[in-house]
Amino acid sequence: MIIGVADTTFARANMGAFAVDELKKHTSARIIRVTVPGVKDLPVAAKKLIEEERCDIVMALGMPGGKDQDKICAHEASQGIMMAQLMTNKHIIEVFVHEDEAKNDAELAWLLEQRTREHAVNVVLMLTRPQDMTKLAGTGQRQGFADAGPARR
Ligand SMILES: Cc1nc2c(=O)[nH]c(=O)nc-2n(C[C@H](O)[C@H](O)[C@H](O)CO)c1C
Repeated sequence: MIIGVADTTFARANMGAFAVDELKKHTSARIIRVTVPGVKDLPVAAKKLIEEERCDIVMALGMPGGKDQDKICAHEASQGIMMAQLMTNKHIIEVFVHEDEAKNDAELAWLLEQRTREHAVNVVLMLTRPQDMTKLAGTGQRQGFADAGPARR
């Protein structure tokens, strides 16, 4: 099994390093990492990891900024990532932390790391223990901030 990790230089924390560190805690799968400038470069980076490096699943890590043009970029990048998934029939787990989700730099740094690490665990479950992922169905999981939990009657 091979896991791809694609991250960006635009992000304000080393998301790729967090992902690789967390993946290694949970799996002995081979990990291939690439870094691109920004989120719009992630779709082809992920597609190349799948098609040229034979990755079974890819984490696409990015941080859209807070400006309007950044949000447009993020939407375009998401569409590209979805297209790459459909073209390759492989999951590309999009891990985006919007800069304006956090109230200050300290919270942003924490969120960039926490969301990346929690999605790395999801990736390992999806790849190696999908039945354990199913056990979490409908439990209101969130990555980074607190889980929402199941809705109550
Ligand atoms: C406006 C803009 N905003 C972001 C962003 O919020 N987050 C990000 O990761 N990258 C951004 N970029 C850069 C593009 O994603 C891309 O790297 C360049 O257009 C080069 O292809 C751009 C150009």
